[in-house]
Amino acid sequence: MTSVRVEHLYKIFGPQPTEQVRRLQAGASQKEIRAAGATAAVVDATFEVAEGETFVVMGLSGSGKSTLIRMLNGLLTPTSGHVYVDGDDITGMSRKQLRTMRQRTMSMVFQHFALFPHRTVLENAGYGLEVRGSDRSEIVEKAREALSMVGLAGWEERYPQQLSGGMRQRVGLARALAAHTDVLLMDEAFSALDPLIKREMQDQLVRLQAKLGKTIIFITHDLNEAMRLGDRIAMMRAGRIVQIGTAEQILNEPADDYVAEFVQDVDRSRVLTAASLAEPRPTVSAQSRPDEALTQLRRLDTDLLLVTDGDQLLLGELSAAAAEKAYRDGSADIRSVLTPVADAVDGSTPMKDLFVRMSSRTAPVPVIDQQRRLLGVVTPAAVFQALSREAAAPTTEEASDV
Ligand SMILES: Nc1ncnc2c1ncn2[C@@H]1O[C@H](COP(=O)(O)OP(=O)(O)OP(=O)(O)O)[C@@H](O)[C@H]1O
Repeated sequence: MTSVRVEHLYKIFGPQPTEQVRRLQAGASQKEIRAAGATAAVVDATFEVAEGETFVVMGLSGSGKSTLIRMLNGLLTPTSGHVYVDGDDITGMSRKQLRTMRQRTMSMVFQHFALFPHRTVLENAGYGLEVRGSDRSEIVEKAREALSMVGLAGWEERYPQQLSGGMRQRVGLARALAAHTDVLLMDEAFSALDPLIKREMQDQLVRLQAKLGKTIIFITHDLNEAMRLGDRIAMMRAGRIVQIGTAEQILNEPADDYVAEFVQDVDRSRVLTAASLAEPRPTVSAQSRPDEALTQLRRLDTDLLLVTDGDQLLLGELSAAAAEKAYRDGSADIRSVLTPVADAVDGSTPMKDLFVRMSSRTAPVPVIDQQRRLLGVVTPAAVFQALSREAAAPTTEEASDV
């Protein structure tokens, strides 16, 4: 798999670009650069995208997102700085090397699909493989496989104009997937779609990504989309990256007023997760003797305790009756009397989904991470409270009326 690293990257359009970089480094403002007739589209961008990560670059129109992504695959040459793909500096590569790198390592999905109208869906999906020189049977096999992954099996012989906008974008995605590159660059890939289809595509991408584990760099100006898709989000403003963080960090600790203003409209219930609502709870160790466990149950005045091993792995639940049985049986520890926890929730579960699960419950639910380590418990009351806080929060328009 492949990671992407960017170091002090600049792109200046207009006269004397290198001189403008030097001036920016010496503290010149965007305004001063503009006065010299140049545009500083990307200014000192530094970040690393890990293998298998979905990294979203987010910013308003003109903030430099497209320029940045085009430097990542060598479609644009940086004025200064470096882009490393899998450790190789692509800024020194020839056009031919860059073309090979794009074909083998990085696929791009565009906003306006970029499909060929006179090619069938299958031929469009196989295009990347065709330019790479793959043989016909491999092209057909991989294109079919990718089309089926995006839900377009059966549409292979149609033409783009016979498809809806959402389906065309699925073909664009299938073309990128068929090329089997480790990195996917997606430039406003879902922005032209209507909201419902856009949501469907986002969900599909999240599902596919869970299976494929690609390194995805996704550009958007839609913060809800950024929050839904990104493991991390880079916020861009006037060419600079002003903050990089998880959705929760961006939301809860905005780096400046610009980010704070941006996030005030976001649908927090999509972003707040079970992990952020988890409250600590006392547990009992699976190695405890039955009498120790009984003492702990009595001390905490409860009939039920969660049981973990030394690494906080959630192993099960222990009831008072089960602890008494283990005590009577003379068991060395409580392991033989544990009952499995059927309904633990994953820490990444968004609050809205949690609300649906919790609405029929009164008891707290354990929250676990991907390794099944216990993060705490979430109570129905905490979910309802968090949701009602959301409902009470004013929208930007309401706030600016006050
Ligand atoms: N080829 C070019 N020549 C001159 N200026 C350019 C060129 N390409 C982009 N720019 C300028 O660079 C800045 C960043 O543009 P860019 O397209 O990267 O922003 P963006 O965030 O992707 O915006 P959008 O979402 O509207 O595409 C803008 O001021 C733009 O006008």
